Amino acid sequence: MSALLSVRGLEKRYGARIGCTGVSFDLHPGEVMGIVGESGSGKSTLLSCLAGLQPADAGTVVFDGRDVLAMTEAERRRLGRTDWAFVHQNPRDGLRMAVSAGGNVGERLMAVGARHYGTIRSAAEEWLERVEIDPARIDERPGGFSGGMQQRLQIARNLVTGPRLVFMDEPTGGLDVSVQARLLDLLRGLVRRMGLSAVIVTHDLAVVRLLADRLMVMKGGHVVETGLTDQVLDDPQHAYTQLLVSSVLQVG
Ligand SMILES: Nc1ncnc2c1ncn2[C@@H]1O[C@H](COP(=O)(O)OP(=O)(O)OP(=O)(O)O)[C@@H](O)[C@H]1O
Repeated sequence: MSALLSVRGLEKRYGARIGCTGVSFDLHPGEVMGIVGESGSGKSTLLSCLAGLQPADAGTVVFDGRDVLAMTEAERRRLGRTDWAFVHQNPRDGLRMAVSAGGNVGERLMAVGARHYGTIRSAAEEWLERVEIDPARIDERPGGFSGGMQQRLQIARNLVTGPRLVFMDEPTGGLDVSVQARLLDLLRGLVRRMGLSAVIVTHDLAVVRLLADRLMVMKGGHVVETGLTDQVLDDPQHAYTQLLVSSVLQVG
């Protein structure tokens, strides 16, 4: 099976400082890749370069045979509205706060060609239910929702079109522990049922344990260890991963 996303020698520098360097991996359809590491290890830099949100300095990112880094801004934006989805840590970065909950979900459907109002509204209702938001609140704006609800709405907005690749940046970050657990459970159900392909950045090993098939451990912008999630977490080879797993390091 050919890779959905193929990354080779990706590098991003901020002046003399390394954001990330020498990152190479293949992501296959239906696979979830977790990226973990302490604060400043380069996780967010890597994710934003992969998703074309900021330009890389070297390397290649190929999605479904297309060179992402060579695309025009318009082509990349189109990809972002259709085949790709991006779940931000802060739901406010991924939602349109002035638009109703139903509008937030429906808008993505319209971007891929849906035109019939009734169909769009019923798809939005169905997705609100799937992410455990009362569909009766479809006409409310997300500003009145709790943090957990906003995050679930952001997930609905991103998944409604059945994207081929989902990027997630700390999807459970910034939420209360009990809310995190529920969201994680919901995400796991969606990932499994939809057979999603995803790249998930997190400092929380519980998130990757539940969601990721494979894991990449980053330190100082470099990938120090990679492998199947259970293998890496149960039998870490690199000293840094051993520290992460034993929770000696405060990650964030
Ligand atoms: N816009 C920027 N300008 C300059 N340096 C940056 C910028 N963004 C990130 N860096 C630097 O690049 C390195 C990697 O940072 P990055 O934010 O990618 O790490 P991270 O693992 O995502 O951390 P966190 O979990 O805190 O978000 C750090 O040394 C950071 O200081």
